[in-house]
Amino acid sequence: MSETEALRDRAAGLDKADELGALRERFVLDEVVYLDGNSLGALPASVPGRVADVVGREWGRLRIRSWTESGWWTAPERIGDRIAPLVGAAAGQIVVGDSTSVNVFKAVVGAVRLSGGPQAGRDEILVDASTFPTDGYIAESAARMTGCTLRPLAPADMPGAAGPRTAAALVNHVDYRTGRLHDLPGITAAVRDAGGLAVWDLCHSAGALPVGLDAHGVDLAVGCTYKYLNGGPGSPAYLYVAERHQGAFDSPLPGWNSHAEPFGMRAGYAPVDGARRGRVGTPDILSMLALEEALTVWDGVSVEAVRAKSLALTDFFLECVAAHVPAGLVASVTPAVHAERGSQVALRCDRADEVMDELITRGVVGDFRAPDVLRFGFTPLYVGFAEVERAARVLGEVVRG
Ligand SMILES: Cc1ncc(COP(=O)(O)O)c(C=O)c1O
Ligand SMILES: Nc1c(O)cccc1C(=O)C[C@H](N)C(=O)O
Repeated sequence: MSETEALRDRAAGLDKADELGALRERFVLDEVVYLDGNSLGALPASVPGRVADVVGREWGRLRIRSWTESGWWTAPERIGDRIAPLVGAAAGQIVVGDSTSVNVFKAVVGAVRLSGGPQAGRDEILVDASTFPTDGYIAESAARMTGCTLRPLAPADMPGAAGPRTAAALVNHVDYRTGRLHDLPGITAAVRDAGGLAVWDLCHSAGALPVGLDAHGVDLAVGCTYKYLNGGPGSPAYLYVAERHQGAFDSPLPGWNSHAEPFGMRAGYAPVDGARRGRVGTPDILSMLALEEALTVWDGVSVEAVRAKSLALTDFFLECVAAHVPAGLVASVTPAVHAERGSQVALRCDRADEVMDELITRGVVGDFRAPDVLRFGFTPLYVGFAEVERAARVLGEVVRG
């Protein structure tokens, strides 16, 4: 049996034994190998019907009554509670709405205020030096607005750097480019021991691996819902404020939706208690309810099983790449160690942009990240092992030219 046949055989066996394999039916997919769910998750099959109902009946016929009768007004916290178990949070701490960027702003400014800020000698915000750009841009602006300075650092250096001047640390749980999983428990504990607050961006981990927000004492967190949570293009993000901070959380965007009595229409602001304090203005109902429906694909699914399959998929991909791609043509920048790997594999490659274009033409969809990275995301809810083998085989054909 050739090496390729042996890998195909292994893939077939792994697919057969896959306890999550049947979940693929819950999505709209085709023969394309879709390895870009870490940028835009696939469409859950029940979403179009739900969106049609929201538009046709709730908006079309019930109109304004839907704010109460269809549960529109309470959707941000209701859907937050639906996301909570996926990131290890008890109910009442997550609110859905706005973009990740806006929630990074709320979380970082909120964290500096909770720390006491420059008046208490806490005038530094640590930021992950390889952060997704929007987090860095927003943190820089938040630092200027709060009288802090921004200190970019490798996440691994944060525990040693956190000290009496640390107001907050903003860290990506999984690096968007390399797929490296950072040490959330260790960094959170070190920042908190130093008296600062740990703010995590979960965009590339929520829905792919256990996060354990409550168990690890995270202070604040944000994340998007259009990747592994499959909420759809531009679906609203979320904000986690640990219960112990909610009473003192002072949002820098105190819109009327976070007022204790929003329909009192008062001139003075009085914040509501709980997760709702993270709300700003009118929620984006169509996207939000599409997300709520998308989250039903998680019914009966454990995040631990998802993590186990994710590691098996990425391990198998690396093995297939080693077999199918001639040595030296690609190099993985994703950690080999499981404890340091998210749910993607990033391969450095010459002319990576052209290689990715050709892969897409041949039915294998990943993405290119400048300057030289081929990125492949593995969503355990719908990616199978035979697809992984095919992706690596096609990659080998493309890079051989
Ligand atoms: C780590 C991370 N943070 C933030 C964002 C984006 O933020 P927004 O949802 O505001 O576009 C992304 C992806 O787009 C991301 O990967
Ligand atoms: N949010 C995106 C968008 O609006 C357009 C294209 C891509 C995205 C992404 O999510 C990119 C993604 N966060 C990344 O890790 O590169």
